[in-house]
Amino acid sequence: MISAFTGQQIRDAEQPLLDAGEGAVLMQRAAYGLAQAVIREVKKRRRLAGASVTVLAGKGNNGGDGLYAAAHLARRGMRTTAVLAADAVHAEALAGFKAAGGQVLQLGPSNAEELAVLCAGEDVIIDALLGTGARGGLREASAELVAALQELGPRLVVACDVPSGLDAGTGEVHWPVLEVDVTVTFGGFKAGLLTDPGEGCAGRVELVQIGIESALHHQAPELRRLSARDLGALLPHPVRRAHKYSRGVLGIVAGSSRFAGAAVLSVHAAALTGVGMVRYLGPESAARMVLTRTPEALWETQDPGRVQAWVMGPGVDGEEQLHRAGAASDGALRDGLPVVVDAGALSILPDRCPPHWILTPHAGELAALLDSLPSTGEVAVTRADVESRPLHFVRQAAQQTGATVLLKGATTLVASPSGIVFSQSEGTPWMATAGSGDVLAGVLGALLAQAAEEIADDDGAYAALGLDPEDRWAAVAAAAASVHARAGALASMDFDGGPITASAIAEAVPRVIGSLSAEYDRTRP
Ligand SMILES: NC(=O)C1=CN([C@@H]2O[C@H](COP(=O)(O)OP(=O)(O)OC[C@H]3O[C@@H](n4cnc5c(N)ncnc54)[C@H](O)[C@@H]3O)[C@@H](O)[C@H]2O)[C@@H](O)CC1
Ligand SMILES: Nc1ncnc2c1ncn2[C@@H]1O[C@H](COP(=O)(O)OP(=O)(O)O)[C@@H](O)[C@H]1O
Ligand SMILES: [K+]
Repeated sequence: MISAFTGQQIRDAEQPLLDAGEGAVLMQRAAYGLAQAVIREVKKRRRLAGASVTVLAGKGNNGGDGLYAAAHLARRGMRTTAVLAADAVHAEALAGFKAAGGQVLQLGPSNAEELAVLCAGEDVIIDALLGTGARGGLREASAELVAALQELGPRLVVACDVPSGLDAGTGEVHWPVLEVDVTVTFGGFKAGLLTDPGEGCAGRVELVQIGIESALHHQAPELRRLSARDLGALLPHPVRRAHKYSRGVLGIVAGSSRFAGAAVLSVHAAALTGVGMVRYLGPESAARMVLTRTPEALWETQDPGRVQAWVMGPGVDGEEQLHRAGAASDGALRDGLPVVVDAGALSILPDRCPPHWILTPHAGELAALLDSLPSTGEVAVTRADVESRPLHFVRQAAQQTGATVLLKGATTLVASPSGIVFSQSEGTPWMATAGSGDVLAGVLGALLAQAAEEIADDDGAYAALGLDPEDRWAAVAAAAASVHARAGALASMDFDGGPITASAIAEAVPRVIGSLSAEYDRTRP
């Protein structure tokens, strides 16, 4: 599992080493790691000797890292320039940079545009304006320079620790921000690099160890991300004595005469995620289509038999289906069953949900949900609010509803009511297509129906993540988001990175589960 931290947590972990006079050593390690990453990137594109690099250096230690890194690059034969964004920058680092033969330019009130043009012609830019010590975004000439440079389109940008203007703890972004190709981050992942909008500016993130990692183990991560290995351990491993009832039965209330496709997609996706059986509840017109695509499913016209989990909401519209969802929801509350509440069913939540209920809104639905809660306050939350502060709002929704909340997006966040948050981002923008969310609901429902025993097992794979039982539901939801995203990426790769349908995402799910499990079995000690 990848753990990510706030800027303050990273600084707290650094503090004992700074107190012991090790600050310069930490900075040298960071700078060396940054320089190595720049060298790797440049070499992918051209010969290193003679390539040009400009470091944009701010007044703090982030600028210091950038200047020391540029000094390394000068010694490797690159043509190096530093644009100083403050009158006083890190003095030793600047001296080191000059001694290595670097050229220095001063950013002032009147030369931002001119310097932007110069930077745009460089082979690589290092963004070392602001790091974890930033308060707010770039100001004045620095903001002007970055806005102009972004407009011109630099060839290659590498961020030092974080893209400047990004809040390291929350991922909230103060524009302008230079969109970077690679972020080289030090000591530990910053939470702001694993949640949008920050993740969308950060490019590929590389972690450089600087010697504070053991101190970080004592901190509770701000964000967690499941790795392929974690998924391999968490995903169901059917045993020889399994039968269809022991493998998990999932009830699905989805679709309507108007939105029958949502039922087809969620049922089919659930079946492809390896659940023992799917019981479908909905109108005959939708049921016919469901059974045509997935003859394995059962259409329940009366009270359904026992299930281990429910999905309710995809494509649900109108009195009749809302009534079925309401009845299923009452039964699930009574029996303590896990439930995926999606789309149409988000409007019929009980006053307080348990953590094993997983709400799956996109940003617009989350804004509407928060507005419907009595405790949210006077000012309406909009979709744009959620998009600019997803981490804040997903946590708020989980706390206020009591449910686990999965907020869909390019990066999907899952918050447990306790405050623990997972972030997964393995998909492709081609997944922003109608029906993609219905597939996710089916995948998640199927994993919930299969995970019940494993979640309760204190020696099981979920407990091994170090999570309290109430937070393990968030891990199942994160696993589902990751499987869904990986399936989308894999389906797109089948077409050389081309477009995909929601159906294609579902069809790729068995291959994702198969390869994750096989890789896990192959490398297990
Ligand atoms: N603490 C350490 O020993 C280490 C720190 N490291 C680097 O140091 C960085 C943190 O350094 P700092 O704490 O100096 O912080 P920054 O380098 O982020 O800079 C903060 C400085 O800029 C000013 N400032 C804050 N917000 C501003 C804004 N919006 N516009 C203009 N100026 C602003 C502050 O007054 C402060 O002087 C990390 O991101 C990392 O790159 C690494 O070298 C590893 C070791
Ligand atoms: N830009 C993107 N990159 C990757 N995945 C995305 C992107 N946009 C949306 N997704 C994913 O696609 C799915 C869309 O779900 P949703 O908005 O409910 O669509 P629908 O209601 O049409 O099914 C979610 O799982 C979401 O995480
Ligand atoms: K930076």
